[in-house]
Amino acid sequence: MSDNEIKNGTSRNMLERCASVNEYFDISFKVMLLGDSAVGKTCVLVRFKDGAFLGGNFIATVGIDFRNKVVTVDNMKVKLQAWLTEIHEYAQKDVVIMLLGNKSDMAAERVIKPEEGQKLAKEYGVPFMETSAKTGINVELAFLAIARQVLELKHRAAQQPHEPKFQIHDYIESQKQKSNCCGAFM
Ligand SMILES: Nc1nc2c(ncn2[C@@H]2O[C@H](COP(=O)(O)OP(=O)(O)OP(=O)(O)O)[C@@H](O)[C@H]2O)c(=O)[nH]1
Repeated sequence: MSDNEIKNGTSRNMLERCASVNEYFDISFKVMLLGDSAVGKTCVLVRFKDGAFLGGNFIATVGIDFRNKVVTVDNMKVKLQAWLTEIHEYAQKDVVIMLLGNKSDMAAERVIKPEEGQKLAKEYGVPFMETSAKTGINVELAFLAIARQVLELKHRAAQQPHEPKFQIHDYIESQKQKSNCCGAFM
């Protein structure tokens, strides 16, 4: 790319879109993982980004951490910037919230039944999913469902009234893999 092209606003924008993750994206959103210490937020993030499990000694996150990943939703490249934070804030109306019960692989140590997770999620009117950073079950799906729902909110204003709306609950139910356990909410 020439200097002239770099000075051009569009090209600079393009450079910014490619620089941080070495992959082009059309739109970018922030995803925040909130939950008690040691529920597995870091591991879910690493599983989503790198497809690996961080086993071994637990080291609590100090401050904040984030990872970027570009996913494809309906031919759109969506950059998800997933933030891990201990700051609990009241979400605005246009924020998509999902309840995850992590460590679903730990069947023997289960303390919370799936129905209890569902009930809590229903109380808050949010979707619920059991995940495992260890096995990877439902981790990618959780982030994809969030990306789809955020895109839906963004496009809703432009939608025709007769156009079917994306239903995050139906999407999750049709895609999710069942597991037998969970012990930690985020
Ligand atoms: N079996 C199992 N262990 C997990 C899973 N996810 C995380 N762990 C373990 O749980 C411990 C805590 O995981 P972290 O991801 O560091 O927890 P965190 O929520 O980020 O903790 P803070 O940094 O204190 O907020 C680590 O020892 C992980 O290896 C999981 O899905 N299954």
